[in-house]
Amino acid sequence: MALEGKTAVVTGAAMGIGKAMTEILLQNGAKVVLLDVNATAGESLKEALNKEYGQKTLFLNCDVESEEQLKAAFQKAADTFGRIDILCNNAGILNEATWEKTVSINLMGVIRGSYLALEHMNKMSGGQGGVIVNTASMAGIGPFLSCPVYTATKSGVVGFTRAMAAASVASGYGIRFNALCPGFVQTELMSNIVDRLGRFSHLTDATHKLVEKMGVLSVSEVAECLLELVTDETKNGEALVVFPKGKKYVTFSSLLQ
Ligand SMILES: NC(=O)c1ccc[n+]([C@@H]2O[C@H](COP(=O)([O-])OP(=O)(O)OC[C@H]3O[C@@H](n4cnc5c(N)ncnc54)[C@H](O)[C@@H]3O)[C@@H](O)[C@H]2O)c1
Ligand SMILES: CCCCC[C@H](O)CC\C=C/C=C/C=C/[C@@H](O)[C@@H](O)CCCC(=O)O
Repeated sequence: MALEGKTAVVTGAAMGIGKAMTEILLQNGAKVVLLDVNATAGESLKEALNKEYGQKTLFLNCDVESEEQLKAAFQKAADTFGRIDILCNNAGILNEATWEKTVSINLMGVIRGSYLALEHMNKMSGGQGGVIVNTASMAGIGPFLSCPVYTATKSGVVGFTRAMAAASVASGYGIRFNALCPGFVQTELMSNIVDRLGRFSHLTDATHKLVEKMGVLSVSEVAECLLELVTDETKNGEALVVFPKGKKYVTFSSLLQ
């Protein structure tokens, strides 16, 4: 998929991985609507990006926990730029103490965002198709010992993405669904981890050892993988793992063999 003339919506776009995703989409010709709960960071990023790329971005203060706010944001995106072609469901938190909120943002936010975006993108109801990339995590593929709820949300995101990819093909939606599964990435989410492990704070040292063993990615390495999942029309229902040693499409075994 060529990005020139396309419109993307990125959740959790004000900082970290979402910010890098926004930048790479703009660099490749897309217009980008940034959604985030951090209005200060979002507005100032929008100002900076519009100076660099022209009036190609819009920031909307939007919480992915709110159906109403998300619905209004997609409508505003479509009204402003005429179409929605790409959705990056990226907003996420890691907090084992406030675990219900972790489920609400990381898993329910992805489902909510996908279903609302379908109203604009689905070829069966007047949309032009496109691609939805959900930010999962390496924890969505293998267990992250100190973060069982985070692991559960990311496994859920991988499962939801793969099932939606199959549903989309069978239903003629014209939308590809892929999951991006990074290892550890240098962002705000990684800081103060000790305060965020809740009942597993005794596993802080083990967490740090795992980080040391696996290494840490930059946000731009992750954004390059997003670009691949967006532009490569052959990718649907994929989970792309990226870690400092390289990237790999996950092979899932079939129960029917
Ligand atoms: N940092 C890592 O090591 C890592 C690794 C793999 C996957 N991830 C995933 O990548 C995604 C982005 O994480 P990050 O590391 O860039 O984190 P980050 O904390 O740097 O950025 C997250 C952004 O999401 C926004 N956000 C949080 N809650 C929101 C909500 N309810 N609605 C809208 N926006 C909200 C924040 O304001 C922030 O701008 C998350 O889904 C995370 O789970 C992160
Ligand atoms: C502390 C920051 C938290 C960031 C959360 C991110 O989503 C990153 C999660 C990254 C990795 C999770 C890894 C889980 C790996 C397991 O499957 C583990 O068994 C891998 C062991 C690797 C090894 O021992 O060689």
